[in-house]
Amino acid sequence: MAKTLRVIHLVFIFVFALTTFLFWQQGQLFSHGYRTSQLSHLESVIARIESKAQYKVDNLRYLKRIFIEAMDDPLFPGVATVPSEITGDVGDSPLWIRELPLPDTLTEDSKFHGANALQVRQQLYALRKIQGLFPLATGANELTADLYYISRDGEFIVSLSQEMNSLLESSYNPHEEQGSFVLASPLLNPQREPFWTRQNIAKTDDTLVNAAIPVDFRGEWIGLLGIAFENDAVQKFLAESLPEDTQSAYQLFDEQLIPLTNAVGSVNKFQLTAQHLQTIREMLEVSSRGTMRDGSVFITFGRVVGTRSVLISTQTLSQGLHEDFGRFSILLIAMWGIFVLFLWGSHRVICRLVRNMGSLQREMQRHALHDDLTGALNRRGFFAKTSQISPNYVDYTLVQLDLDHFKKVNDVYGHLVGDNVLIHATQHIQRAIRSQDILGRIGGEEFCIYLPNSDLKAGIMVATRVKWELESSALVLDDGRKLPVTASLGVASHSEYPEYTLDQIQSLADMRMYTAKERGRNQVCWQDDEAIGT
Ligand SMILES: Nc1nc2c(ncn2[C@@H]2O[C@H](COP(=O)(O)OP(=O)(O)OP(=O)(O)O)[C@@H](O)[C@H]2O)c(=O)[nH]1
Repeated sequence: MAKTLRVIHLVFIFVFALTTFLFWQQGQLFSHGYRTSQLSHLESVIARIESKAQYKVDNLRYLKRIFIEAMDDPLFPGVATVPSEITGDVGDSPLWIRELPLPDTLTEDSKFHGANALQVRQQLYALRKIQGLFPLATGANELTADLYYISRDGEFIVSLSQEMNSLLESSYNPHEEQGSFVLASPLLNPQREPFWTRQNIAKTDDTLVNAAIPVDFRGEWIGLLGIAFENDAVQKFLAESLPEDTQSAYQLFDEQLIPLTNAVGSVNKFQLTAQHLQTIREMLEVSSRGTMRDGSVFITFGRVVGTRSVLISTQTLSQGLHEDFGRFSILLIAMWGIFVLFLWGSHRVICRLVRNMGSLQREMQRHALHDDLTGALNRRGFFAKTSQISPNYVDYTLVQLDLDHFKKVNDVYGHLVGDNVLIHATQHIQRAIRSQDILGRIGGEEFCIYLPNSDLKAGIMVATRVKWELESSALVLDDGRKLPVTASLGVASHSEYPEYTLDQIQSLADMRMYTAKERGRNQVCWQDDEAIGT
């Protein structure tokens, strides 16, 4: 049965392993699909940001061209006018001009006087001419921005809003390493291409995200045309760029992974740590897109090319479960769970059935080979056992034993006492023989003892010990009376007649047992013509 159970265990383990592998494989496909879908969501948002950003940059290029053409205008009066006169309202869109803190190289005197003054006025004149186009860039579209112009020497700044002027002035630093001025220099920007920067606004945590293009006039770098996006505007635009039913939180960072916006979309409680950002930074060095997982939170990230920023989305498990892949995964796990439960249940039922069958079989076997009353082997059990331990039936001795006057016990004390005498006798015979000897109740009150590897002499010793054991331990009845139990024993050995079969040896022992009866009972007989009582 142990073997059957082992086979059943193995079959179930195999089925469990196989199905778990299949479910796992399906899960891997889902996981891959989920990863791809997260990346494609992120990419669609990135594409939207990039297209808007590109549109703004194209506007910048266009304005730069118009501005240079305006600078070239032959109608430029070339007359020095006081800057304050220009600051007055022009049509519906006043141009706000603000003086910037001068770079070290520029003196107050040179600003609006001397050789420099003419060019300053020329720039201001050209700006006034093209100011009607400024709203083109500030744009009444999703990505609100402010167009500005800063003269190269840092004399003035021009934009359509006083607030923007203040912000730009606060973030203006001609020496900042990643600042607009350094990045616009012909040395660092020989192609004179638009570029993106992020400038800190003094005394605040805010930054200005800038797209700027250097302006060269007649081979000389004269200024910087730029569009500035306030954090709020970028954040609003990011929020509007997300799919309507997004289940992820999105946040825009600069190249150093410093946040440009707060998280928008389906905001969750998960916080990106310095460790996460470091890992993302390393992964971005290898690829422009990527995914990673922290426990049950899935993180997707990608570079927003052109704006020098990085978009990161995070999705918690509970958010993921609201998406198709999450629902499928739950279904898959639930199916696997149900299957495992079913498998476990059927394994238990089958094992229990097999065990029950085994114990039933053992019970039946026990019944078939044992005597119910005394628990000793019955005739069939006795011969089965003897043939099992001595298949060739050599070197053995048999003791045939019959209780004395047993009929009288039944008649006088009743069958119940008679049964008790049988049980009592069995226990005492068992006590007197060796563990390798086999006892069988082969008839009503008749027993046979098989002594393997024993000659006649050993048989006589065992039989005598049995006789003594019985006669020295009477059965105590319920009323306290003692009922003596004795037996007559006949001993026959294979060593006497090696050519005899077991049946023949048993008949011989039986005959000697009857001889013992005839000679007065309660004695052992091992010879055919005489008995020796001990
Ligand atoms: N109580 C009880 N009696 C049994 C059982 N099996 C056989 N007997 C009785 O045992 C008795 C055997 O009697 P006999 O064969 O005449 O032998 P005896 O009375 O022991 O006489 P001797 O063998 O000559 O000493 C019969 O009366 C059977 O009914 C049993 O399982 N329980």
